[in-house]
Amino acid sequence: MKITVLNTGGTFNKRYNPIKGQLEVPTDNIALDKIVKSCHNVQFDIKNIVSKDSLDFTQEDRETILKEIQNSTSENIIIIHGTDTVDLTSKFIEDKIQGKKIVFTGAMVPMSIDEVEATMNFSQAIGFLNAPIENGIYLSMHGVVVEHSKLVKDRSVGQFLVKN
Ligand SMILES: NC(=O)C[C@H](N)C(=O)O
Repeated sequence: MKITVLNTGGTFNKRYNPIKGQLEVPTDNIALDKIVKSCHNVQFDIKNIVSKDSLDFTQEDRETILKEIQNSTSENIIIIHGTDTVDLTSKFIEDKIQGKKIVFTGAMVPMSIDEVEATMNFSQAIGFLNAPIENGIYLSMHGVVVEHSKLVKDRSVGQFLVKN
């Protein structure tokens, strides 16, 4: 199976900068490369298109993501995105894309600090794309992959939960 991965930053990718004394979104794919190295039956095409905390996203950043999806020849796309505004980006592209399976994912804890959550969220997106699912826009977080608008970030528990 072939999967295009569009990396747009967020906590998933963050690393500690000891000089500045803070976590930053790097412009590389080190976090992702670490995960995909252990997936031998999937061919990944990874593109780093935006490197930001999603709270800093502009309309232009969302247009960049949309254009990448529209120009991609791949049917299967995973988008690494910050969790704070993944709902806004998925809603923005929702009516503009057809004929593709797109799974957004991210993490609450950086891969550089604890690999478990980021690896699980990303891996379940791969497993989901490998199943006979319908085209659409989905979100993969915390043990669940569903249609994107059905999974919401509950800030009181620091986790994504399925909407009732
Ligand atoms: N967990 C995260 O990704 C939160 C981060 N502020 C972001 O939206 O990029």
